[in-house]
Amino acid sequence: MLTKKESISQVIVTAAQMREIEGRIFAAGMPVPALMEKVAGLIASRIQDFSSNFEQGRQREQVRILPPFPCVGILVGPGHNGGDALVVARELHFRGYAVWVYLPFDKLKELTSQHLQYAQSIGIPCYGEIEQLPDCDVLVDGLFGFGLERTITDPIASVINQLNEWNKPIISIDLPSGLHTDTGEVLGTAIRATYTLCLGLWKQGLLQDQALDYVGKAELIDFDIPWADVQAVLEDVPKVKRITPATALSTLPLPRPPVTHKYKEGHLLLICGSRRYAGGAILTALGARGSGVGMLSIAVPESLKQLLVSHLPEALVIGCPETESGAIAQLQLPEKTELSSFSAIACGPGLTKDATSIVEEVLASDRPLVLDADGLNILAQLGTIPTLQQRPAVTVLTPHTGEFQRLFPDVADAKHDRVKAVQEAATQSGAVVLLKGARTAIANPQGSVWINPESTPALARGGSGDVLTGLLGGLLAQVANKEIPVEDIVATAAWWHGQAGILAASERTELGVDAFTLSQYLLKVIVGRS
Ligand SMILES: NC(=O)C1=CN([C@@H]2O[C@H](COP(=O)(O)OP(=O)(O)OC[C@H]3O[C@@H](n4cnc5c(N)ncnc54)[C@H](O)[C@@H]3O)[C@@H](O)[C@H]2O)[C@H](O)CC1
Ligand SMILES: [K+]
Repeated sequence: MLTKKESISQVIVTAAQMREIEGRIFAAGMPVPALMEKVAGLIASRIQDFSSNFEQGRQREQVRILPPFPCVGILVGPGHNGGDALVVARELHFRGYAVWVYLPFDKLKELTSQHLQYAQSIGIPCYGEIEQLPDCDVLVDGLFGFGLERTITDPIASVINQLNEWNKPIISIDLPSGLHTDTGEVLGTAIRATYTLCLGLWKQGLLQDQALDYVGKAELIDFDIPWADVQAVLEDVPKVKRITPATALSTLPLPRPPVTHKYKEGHLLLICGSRRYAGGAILTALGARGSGVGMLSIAVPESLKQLLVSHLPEALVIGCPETESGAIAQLQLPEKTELSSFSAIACGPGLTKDATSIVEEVLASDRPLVLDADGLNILAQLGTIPTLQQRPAVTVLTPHTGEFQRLFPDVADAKHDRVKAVQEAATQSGAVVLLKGARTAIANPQGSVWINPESTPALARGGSGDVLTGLLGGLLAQVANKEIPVEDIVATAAWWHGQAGILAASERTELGVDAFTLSQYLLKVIVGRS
């Protein structure tokens, strides 16, 4: 059972859903000004933490140092994001900070206007021109929150660009002003935040790849939204959720039952590699080894067999007849073994496009199937995505953006809104689709989505996807007979892979995470945590 805090940290909402949830709180009797006061008080306290934590953080994260009582410039917009910012200004003022307000709008919402009046009455200086703002140590961005609906134009657009050029730490309230709350698109221009303090529930746009250059380090400010209101609003819609350590760890096949045997702990068949791409087969197999799968069989072209055996002595390596180009020509399984003997199949890395008949064969099998890399390219070429619906077992597709576009040319541009794109692809194909990226997104055919909220650019490296395919195949094989939704297992694999990259990068820098090293960090992620 997840605690309420954990459940809240999983939820991802759109602007419309947040407004509806907020509406229920107000309708139940919470006064709007009281909620703003509560939320902004929490933001002010967090900013106060930062002025000491920035210093500690310097060795750890190389963040810019702030003095204990920094001079704070507060950017105030016309709506309630601006209202929050004015309450923050007032609170910091009373806590001894030097505070200046920049407010470039004449027309303000009523509550925001009242807070402005009071801020001025207690002597907080307010300016309408950015040039009037004194040299501050940090800026707090309360220009726009989830109410931004249209493109930002001049003069505000130029001001935002100018503020970004100042290169000062910026703390954005709720989301960096200028980002679309749902898609994370930049509407004209946007604040490049150092920190984003997201209010109440995670906004979907903050977890979209295109927003990441603007979001900085993001954290949730929990202001005690009643769980019943969240459930009431999200009940009937496909859920978009953040993968958290608690959910990922809870789906791991641990602890094992005391009495078991290797086949009970999953038998994975990997089909991968070619003479040209031998390394891909090794890396996929190392990913599978990292999953802890009970039994691993690896089908490769005959000429790769000895290589694979020397790297993975525990695996059963099946050497298959090969084409002239060195691709697998035919799956030659050991006697009395059929594809249906395996708990799951993972197929694709390093195959080359000459292995078309192999992909057709595994698609025709009745086993849970992961298709990646050339497996996906062949599937796109075959044009048989519609037949995935008829497979008696689950199919998991793991494309990066390029493969995604080849597979699903009719689906709305994956660069514009990755969440919507992955949802459409899964619904259209009947497969579970994992769209790789900085924020990998996984959808099931019913439209539910998991997003992996943490990753590292260290993983942008040849072979790291192969490790994921093996890991995922191994997990799938282990839970094949358990009642765990497949998309949950796929999410766990994405999280585990991402965490291994983060851990490896923290010890070896982002340049030190080659795919082999990555596979060696998988175990370290879960030791002591599960
Ligand atoms: N979620 C909650 O429960 C709470 C949210 N709070 C804060 O309120 C904002 C949302 O406030 P809202 O007033 O609805 O919207 P904004 O502040 O984002 O701004 C809307 C404001 O801006 C005008 N506008 C929109 N687009 C543009 C544009 N391109 N150029 C100029 N002006 C534009 C629009 O007309 C409106 O007037 C949320 O993010 C939180 O920060 C509460 O304080 C606490 C509870
Ligand atoms: K903001």
